[in-house]
Amino acid sequence: MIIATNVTKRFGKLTALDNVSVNCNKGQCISLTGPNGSGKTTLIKCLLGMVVPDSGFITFNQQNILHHWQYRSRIGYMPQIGRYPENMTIAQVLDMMKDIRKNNKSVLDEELIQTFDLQHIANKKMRTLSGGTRQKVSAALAFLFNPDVLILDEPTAGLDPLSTELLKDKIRKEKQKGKLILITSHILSDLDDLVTEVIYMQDGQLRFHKSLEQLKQDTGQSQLSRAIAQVMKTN
Ligand SMILES: Nc1ncnc2c1ncn2[C@@H]1O[C@H](COP(=O)(O)OP(=O)(O)OP(=O)(O)O)[C@@H](O)[C@H]1O
Repeated sequence: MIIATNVTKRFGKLTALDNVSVNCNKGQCISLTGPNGSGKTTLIKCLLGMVVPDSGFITFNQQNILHHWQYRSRIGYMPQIGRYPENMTIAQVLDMMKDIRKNNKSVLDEELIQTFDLQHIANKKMRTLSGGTRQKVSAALAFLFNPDVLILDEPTAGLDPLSTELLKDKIRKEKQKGKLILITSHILSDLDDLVTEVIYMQDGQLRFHKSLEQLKQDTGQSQLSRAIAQVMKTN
């Protein structure tokens, strides 16, 4: 579905992505993990077309994404920090996004708006929201247009335990529909019962892409967080 081939991205002298190749397919829920500064967000931004690689290429359903922006409407993106017009209310932000995407024929998925009860605070201005509520708006927007692919950057950061479980239930449901889900998170305990695959990055390089089961076998650990901690210790 999304294939990156030999992607390299430099920022000045720093090589943020060093010849990275990954293959992500329908129905997978992938944890993109690695130490701070290892290139995870840069890779996500390349997949979204927000950062253009210096070399290598990325395809979405066999089509090179360069200069073909249509594929973006098939991806729901939840950024690490959602930035919105601060004087707008939640309702206005949701309406604005629906208006921008009105040519998108997909049926709206407003489940998370209801699950997080955003209707009751729809008249609150974005600048007045708590960090967790802002996360809920970002999550609701990522799922709103019923995309085939969800890219979620630290989705549970700032969410209370109940909201975390509700978001995980929603992710699980969409995965079961055959969607591709890519999650970067340092809160790996949140992902244990969710992910099927793990991509591990270090120093801009892809160190491995394997199934969660394989990773557990290789490390002798039964939890994702412990398995990754072990990988980080030995690298
Ligand atoms: N626009 C930019 N200009 C210069 N350097 C950048 C830019 N974006 C990222 N970098 C650098 O590229 C490297 C990889 O950054 P990236 O944000 O992809 O890491 P990450 O794995 O997502 O980190 P974290 O876990 O802390 O979120 C870092 O050294 C970062 O400082």
